[in-house]
Amino acid sequence: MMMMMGESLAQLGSVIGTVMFVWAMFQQYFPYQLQLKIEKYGQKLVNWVFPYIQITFHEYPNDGFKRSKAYAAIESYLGANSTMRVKRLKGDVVKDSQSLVLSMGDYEEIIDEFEGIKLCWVFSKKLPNSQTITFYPGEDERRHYKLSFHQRHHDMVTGYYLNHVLEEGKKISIRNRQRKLYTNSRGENWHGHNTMWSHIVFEHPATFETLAMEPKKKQDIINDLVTCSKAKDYYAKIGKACKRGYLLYGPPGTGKSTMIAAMANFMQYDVYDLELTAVKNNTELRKLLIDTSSKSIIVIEDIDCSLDLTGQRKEKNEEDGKEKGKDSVVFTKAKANQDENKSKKLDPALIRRERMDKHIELSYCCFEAFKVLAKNYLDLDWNDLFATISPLLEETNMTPADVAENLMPKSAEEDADTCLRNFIKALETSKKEARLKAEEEERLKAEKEHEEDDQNCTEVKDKASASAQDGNENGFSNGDDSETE
Ligand SMILES: Nc1ncnc2c1ncn2[C@@H]1O[C@H](COP(=O)(O)OP(=O)(O)OP(=O)(O)O)[C@@H](O)[C@H]1O
Ligand SMILES: [Mg+2]
Repeated sequence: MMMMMGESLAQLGSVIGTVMFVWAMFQQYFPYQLQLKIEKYGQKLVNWVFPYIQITFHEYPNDGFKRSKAYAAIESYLGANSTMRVKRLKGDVVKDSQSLVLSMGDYEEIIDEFEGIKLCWVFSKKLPNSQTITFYPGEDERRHYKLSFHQRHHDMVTGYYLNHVLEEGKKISIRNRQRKLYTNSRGENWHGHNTMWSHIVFEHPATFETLAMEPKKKQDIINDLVTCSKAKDYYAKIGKACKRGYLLYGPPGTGKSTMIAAMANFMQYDVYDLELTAVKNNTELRKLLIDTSSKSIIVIEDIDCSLDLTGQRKEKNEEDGKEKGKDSVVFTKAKANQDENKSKKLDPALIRRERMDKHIELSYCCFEAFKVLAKNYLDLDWNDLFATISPLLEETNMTPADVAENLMPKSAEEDADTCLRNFIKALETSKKEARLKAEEEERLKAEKEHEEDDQNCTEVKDKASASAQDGNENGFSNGDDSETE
């Protein structure tokens, strides 16, 4: 501020000096140019007295009913940037019922810095003059933000800074918004009409950091999601919705639902749990899909079961023997089926395996996945007992859900070592059970094979004696191979 004042004084001195010089030298010779100069320096003088430009952003511009998007973005931007620098804050919005979102207090001032320049924002409001009741929300309290900046930054502010504020503000609003978990399976609403989607607040704590799976596989998925979100502009240009289809498969308790929640939290998307069995036909499915928000993950759980129930023939096309659990499909902003009304039943084409961009297998807990769970549940990065656990995990089929259950301390007295020792016992028991089961299966198989052999033997004998009898009765020879084969 001192610097600015010094600069301005020097400027004033030079302005006055110049005016006097001009006045003396050119008054008689160039009267017209003189007028121009006076005008120019007059303006300079005014600018020196108040060299600032002000821009006002009203919440309801033009007395309209629609809240200004720019105002909302500025509110989020300043809310996030003001908390460190402003003394009076308002904590009026509750995010996810857990945390407060803070914003600037009334008539509070905040100085923002952008690429070395200082910009001043003031929040203020005007109360209505009369006590009239109005339907317009803007009438209650006319709120606005006023931005002031030095005129020499005019181009920078209008060219870059305001765009920066709007874009950042939008991002912050998305981060702060309450995300929702929608479902179409709740039946009827209180009007007696079929509801489309009903929702609750989505509050799943899962993140990719706490998701236990092979690190490389996990990183692949994160990269794919990032690529998809970055390609947004490209898709907007070609007029298409950017979407991805994932087929998640694996035994129960391996983290399919947890992964969907981690994806939703990572992308800041809403989740739509689509219950296919509650959808009557393609038209209804199309309506449901159109009624989803643009930032959404649509989940179809157990697609194999769903298709069975809607009367479609199940295509069993198991890629490998491991696939036995439920399947889930996730796709962000799915495309509605175009061939509506053609069929009374759902078209499985929408969720065909080949439509999916990625097939992700979630499997039994490997050592890498265990390390994530040990960190989540016991806050351990390493423990000597890990060396015992690693080979045991390879020899057993324990799901991450079971591992998590075993790792969790059962009482306040149990420390990490005790929990790990209990887990080792559980792994050994599981290994023993698996061995006994395998032996039992082997025994049953052998018994069955034995029985079958016995049966075949008896059948051959029966046939042989029968044909011998036939041969005796009909005069055919015993050597007729085709009969006994
Ligand atoms: N990979 C994992 N990472 C972290 N936690 C997991 C993982 N898998 C399972 N869990 C834990 O086990 C619980 C059950 O897992 P989840 O519901 O994600 O399994 P699922 O594969 O969806 O099972 P289902 O096939 O029965 O729907 C979760 O709440 C979580 O605590
Ligand atoms: Mg699940």
